[in-house]
Amino acid sequence: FTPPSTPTPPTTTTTNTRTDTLLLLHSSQSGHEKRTHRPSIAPLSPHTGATSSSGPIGSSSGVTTVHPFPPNPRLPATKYSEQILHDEIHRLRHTLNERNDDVDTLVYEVVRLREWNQRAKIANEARSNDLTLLRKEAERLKHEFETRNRQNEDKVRWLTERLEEERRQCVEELEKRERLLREKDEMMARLQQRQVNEEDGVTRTMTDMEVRWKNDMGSPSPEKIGSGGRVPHRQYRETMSYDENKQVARVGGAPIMYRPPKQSGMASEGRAGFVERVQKRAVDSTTVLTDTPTMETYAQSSEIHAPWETAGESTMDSIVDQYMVESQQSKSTISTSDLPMDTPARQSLPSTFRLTPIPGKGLGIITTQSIPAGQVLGEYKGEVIDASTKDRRYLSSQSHEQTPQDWEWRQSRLDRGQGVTGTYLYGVTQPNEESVYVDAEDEYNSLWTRFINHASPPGDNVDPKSSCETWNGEPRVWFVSNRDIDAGEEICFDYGDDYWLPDDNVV
Ligand SMILES: C[S@@+](CC[C@H](N)C(=O)[O-])C[C@H]1O[C@@H](n2cnc3c(N)ncnc32)[C@H](O)[C@@H]1O
Repeated sequence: FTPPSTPTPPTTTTTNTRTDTLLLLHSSQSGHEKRTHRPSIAPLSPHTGATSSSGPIGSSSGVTTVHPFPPNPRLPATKYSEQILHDEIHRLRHTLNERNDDVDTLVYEVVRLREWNQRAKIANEARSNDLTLLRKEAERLKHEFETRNRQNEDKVRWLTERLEEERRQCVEELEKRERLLREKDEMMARLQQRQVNEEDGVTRTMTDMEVRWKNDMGSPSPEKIGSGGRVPHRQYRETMSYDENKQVARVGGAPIMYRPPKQSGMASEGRAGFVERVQKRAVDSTTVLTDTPTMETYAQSSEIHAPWETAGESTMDSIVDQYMVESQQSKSTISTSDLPMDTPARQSLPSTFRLTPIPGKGLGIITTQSIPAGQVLGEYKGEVIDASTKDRRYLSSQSHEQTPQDWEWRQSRLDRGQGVTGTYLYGVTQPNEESVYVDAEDEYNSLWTRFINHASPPGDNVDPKSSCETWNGEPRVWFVSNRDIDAGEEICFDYGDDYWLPDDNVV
């Protein structure tokens, strides 16, 4: 008889793995408890056959009953065999119990594994669902990201364009401001030119010409100024018709009568020459003086507005344009001296004076400040010409003597819209008894004093004074207040009787 070998516990690698797994499961559900419920197989008693309440007789765990050999001599052989059988049965029962235990354990573990598997499956499914959701979410986020990215790119492009536009506008604005600042500087320079002449006590312009004079000659003072001057001499007016009987020529309704020359030394052509001149006067004369200016707006236009003060609306150009339109609408004859050009003569006007239309006189000068007596207001300046030049230029009877230069001179006047009337001449007798004339008709070669009108005493408020001192051989003529002048008064001096013709409408 070969005793059965001790049952091998399920300790294969797989089993071990399972055991490891089971150990984990034991932690959550005790295998020991299960075992306690497992029905055990009780061993039979060797003698009575009753189940033994004690532990197993023989076991694979090494508690094998050792039978003495030779058997107990005191027992008969049958008894001995019976005893052995009992022991064997007992041992087998024990072994069976153990195997049952193992089977139970295995069953239990299988159940555990199934449960675990089930759970793992559920978890897997859940994870798979999660994964699907995550994938969808990732897809959504990716899509959203791409959309936003596109939107952002559009936004960045838009902002870049806006930025570029803003930058361009800023540059333009800066250039505009710089231009305005330049214009402002120019304007300031002009205004500075109109600063108060402290030395004379009267605000007036120091033009380049005056500065030149001042530097060369020193400032004029009433003491230095003599009284040998003569008022401007009217030489002739452009005429359109001549009334032989009345010996009156007419220009736009204004009569001009020939006056024989007086002892003043004024250039004269004589009656015959006058008649001849009037009859032959070319009708193509473009320069006609009218004493009734129609430009109501000129008062404003004579002021120079800085563009930054008037939002660019009242610049000299727009004023000129406006006035030209108004003049054309009124269909009136425009005197060239009424044109609101920004000429040096008009620019030289001091800020304390206004150049404005005076009824019946054309343009005139109004003071905005009171001026005490004895003050030098300004200088009468212009082209200084000798008597023969004056005659050639302004007397048509002398036209046969006119040189090409005289015609160029005349054309230049007309091209620049300047008059050729000869009504702005101021004669000065020099120490050698010869007369020279200051011709202030050309606004590009004169000062604001050319606009001073005539008033007979006591209506006049300034006297012309001329000095024998000369600068480069040229005379100096100044206006000095002969009484206190109120603000708002027109500045006038007495032209003298020689100036006017009998039918002149002297206001
Ligand atoms: C030296 S300019 C004076 C400025 C001129 N009013 C102008 O607008 O240019 C002289 C001319 O002005 C006008 N004038 C000056 N005083 C006047 C007066 N009291 N009455 C009428 N006309 C006058 C005459 O046409 C005269 O020939």
